[in-house]
Amino acid sequence: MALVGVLALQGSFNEHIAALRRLGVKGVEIRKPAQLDSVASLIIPGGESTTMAKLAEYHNLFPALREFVKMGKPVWGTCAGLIFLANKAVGQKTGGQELVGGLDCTVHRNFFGSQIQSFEGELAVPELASKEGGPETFPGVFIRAPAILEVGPEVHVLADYPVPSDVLDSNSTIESPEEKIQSEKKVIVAVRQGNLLGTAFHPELTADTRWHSYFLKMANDVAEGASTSIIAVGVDLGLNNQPRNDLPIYRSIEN
Ligand SMILES: NC(=O)CC[C@H](N)C(=O)O
Repeated sequence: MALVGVLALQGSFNEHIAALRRLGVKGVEIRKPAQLDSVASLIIPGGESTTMAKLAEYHNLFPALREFVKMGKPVWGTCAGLIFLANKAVGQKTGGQELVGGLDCTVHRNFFGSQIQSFEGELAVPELASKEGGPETFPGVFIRAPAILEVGPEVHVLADYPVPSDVLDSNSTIESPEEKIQSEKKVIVAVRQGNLLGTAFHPELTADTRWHSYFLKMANDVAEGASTSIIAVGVDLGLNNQPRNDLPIYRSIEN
């Protein structure tokens, strides 16, 4: 059975591993380039992208991560992980940071503001609901969250979100491409481009495992081509599984 890697340098990698476990799938912690050879797909978690990039650089992970993406292996970036996957990031710290790239989009690193402007919002998720069942909305946990400002033609938008008014006000002096976004008053918060998935929020901090099962199915489709399966036989990826809350969950869908 093919394994799912979770980049474990910093941030919410344990929570992703716990979410995978609730679906009956083992997540493998990845800290070194050679470990990527043992996994068929990868989750890059949220955290702090500058710190994560420094650690990735220290461990010489960037070339191997880029190769992993280039080989067409499924990769899902959440929050800081989304920033890693983007071809371009704005609002970076002085000197910028290295990116893995591959996802044809521009992200704003802290679009929704500082840590205290973190929030929860219900997202309309038509594609997720049609593939995974369950409610038409998903509880988005946005922690000092990025947003996607522009996407290329190959990128499929899976969710957007209205820009909160305080964010609109505080961004009022910045030029394009934000200006364009302000007139639309919505930003993109979830995308898919081939085998790359990006979410600006943190699904691993909720009890709703549909983004994880969506990603596992993406990974499984690729693995099937290579005649190896990620999903354990008999494991149902639907919402019927009772979540095992073996790590604290920020917010459960039941309450
Ligand atoms: N929760 C998160 O991953 C926040 C990401 C943060 N905006 C960064 O630049 O890294």
